[in-house]
Amino acid sequence: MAAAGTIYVLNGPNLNLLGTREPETYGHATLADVEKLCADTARQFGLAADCRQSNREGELIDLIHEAHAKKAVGIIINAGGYSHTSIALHDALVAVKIPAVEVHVSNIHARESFRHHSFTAKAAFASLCGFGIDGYRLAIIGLATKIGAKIGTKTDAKAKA
Ligand SMILES: O=C1C[C@@](O)(C(=O)O)C[C@@H](O)[C@@H]1O
Repeated sequence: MAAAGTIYVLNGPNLNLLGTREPETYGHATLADVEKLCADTARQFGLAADCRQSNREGELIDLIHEAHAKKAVGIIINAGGYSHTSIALHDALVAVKIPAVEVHVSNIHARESFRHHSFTAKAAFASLCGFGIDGYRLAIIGLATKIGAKIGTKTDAKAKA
C-alpha cells in the first residue's frame, strides 16, 4: 500500500552542519540522523517524509511551493536563522495553507533575544523547541495527530516485511 501522504521536512541554513556545529547547543546528531528519524517516525503513521535542506531562502520558498504542487499533507520546518528574519518564508507557508509545525533543536527562548521571535512560528499551527533532534519526532507525531493519520498504518515498507 502506498504511503497515505507525504510530509515535507525542511531544514534551513547551517543545519547541514549539525553534528559539528556548536555541539554544546545542538548536540552531536547529524542532519542524516534527523532525516532517518523523520522517515522512521512518519512511516509509523503511514506517511512518507521528503527531507530537504537549503542554505538559501529562495530555495526554501521554492520547496514550500513544491510541497503545495505535490499535495503534501504537512510541513515540518526548521528554517534556522531565517525563522527570525524571513517574512517571505512566513508568507509562503501562509500562501500554501499546508498544516505546518516549526521545530528548533535548541530552546530559542533561552538564548539571545534576537532568536526569541519567529516569523515561521506565526505561520505554523504549532511550534516546539529545546528537545534536540527528538523535536522532529515529536513534531511529526503532533502533525500526524492533527491531520488524522493513525499510528500503525501500514505502508509498502511494512507490508513487505
Ligand atoms: O540555525 C539555527 C538553529 C535553530 O533553528 C535550532 O534548530 O535551534 C535556532 C536558530 O536560532 C539558529 O539560527
